[in-house]
Amino acid sequence: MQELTLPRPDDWHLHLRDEELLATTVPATAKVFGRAVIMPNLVPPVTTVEQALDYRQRILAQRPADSAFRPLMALYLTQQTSVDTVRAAAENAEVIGFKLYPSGATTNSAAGVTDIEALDEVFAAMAELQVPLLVHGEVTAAEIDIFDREKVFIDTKLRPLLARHPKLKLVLEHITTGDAVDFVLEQGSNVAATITPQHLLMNRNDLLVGGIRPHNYCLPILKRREHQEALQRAAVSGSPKFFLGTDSAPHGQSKKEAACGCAGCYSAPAAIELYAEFFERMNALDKLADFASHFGADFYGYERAKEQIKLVRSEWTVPATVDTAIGPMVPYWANEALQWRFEG
Ligand SMILES: NC(=O)N[C@@H](CC(=O)O)C(=O)O
Ligand SMILES: [Zn+2]
Ligand SMILES: [Zn+2]
Repeated sequence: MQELTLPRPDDWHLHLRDEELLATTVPATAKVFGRAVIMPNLVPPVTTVEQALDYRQRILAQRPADSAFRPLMALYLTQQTSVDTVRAAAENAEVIGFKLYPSGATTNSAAGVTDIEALDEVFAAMAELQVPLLVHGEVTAAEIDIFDREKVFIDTKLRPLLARHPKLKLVLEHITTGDAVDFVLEQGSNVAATITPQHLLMNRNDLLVGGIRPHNYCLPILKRREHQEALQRAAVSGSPKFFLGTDSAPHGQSKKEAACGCAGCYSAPAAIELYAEFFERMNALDKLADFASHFGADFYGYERAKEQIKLVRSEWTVPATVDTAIGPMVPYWANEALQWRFEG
């Protein structure tokens, strides 16, 4: 196969950041993707519908003239989020749902949730109004090993949450373990997961063998090979519970290549090509359209894309850096080859 067409894909987990960086990040995603869920972990976080609509305008201001890219705004859940805010979110078509960050779990999560159980009224309203809850699924307790934090979160937080609110529409974001795959498969059709390119293409050896590779460092951290293989099987399985969410998360080069480097892989410059690379390696290119373009829209209740995009088989190398208004950034997969190239 030399050409691959698929319905215009959507990115169900994306960080664009704010201000001058939007001039780089918005066109990079809008070029390829039709819609994206915009993560609210700005400083300060996007906690209200009004803030989300302002942020949405700043994003749209950077959208290329010929693009119909639609940002779908997620609100940042805090300990103070009210049922009224859930109702306001339910009524606004540009707001897709709430993002739960356990406080301290990841980049800009300080304002996140410290006591999940105390928010039960809010989760009840989300379940009733079918407002999705998007979850960064890791515990933060110091005594829990970083490689176990997703599994412990599932067992001690998510299972009880869904037992209390069985109708809650929930997406476990950027899953990294076989435990997460099993959990999602055990639940009803109201529970799904996104999978990033780095968790499909890499395992923790790619982070740590032969030297520390800060550009492969993201949270939840890459896991052992067996977990990578479980994610790989899930992504190509044809199950509608698993769909594309890049978690593209730009940080300046100097913030990544540092004594205490930031977590996040900036994958947007090669996102669809990275997924195509993975599906081809799995001999499953025929499953890419469902994963990238159908299952997420179906889960969230949006129309499937009508337009097509085209990829051509033509090897290229991801650039070493991308220049931005806040300095150079090293994209994920920098200096490495990819077999498919986005053509339009
Ligand atoms: N994934 C990451 O490692 N980082 C994300 C936050 C997140 O999605 O957890 C970021 O905002 O940089
Ligand atoms: Zn996260
Ligand atoms: Zn993220």
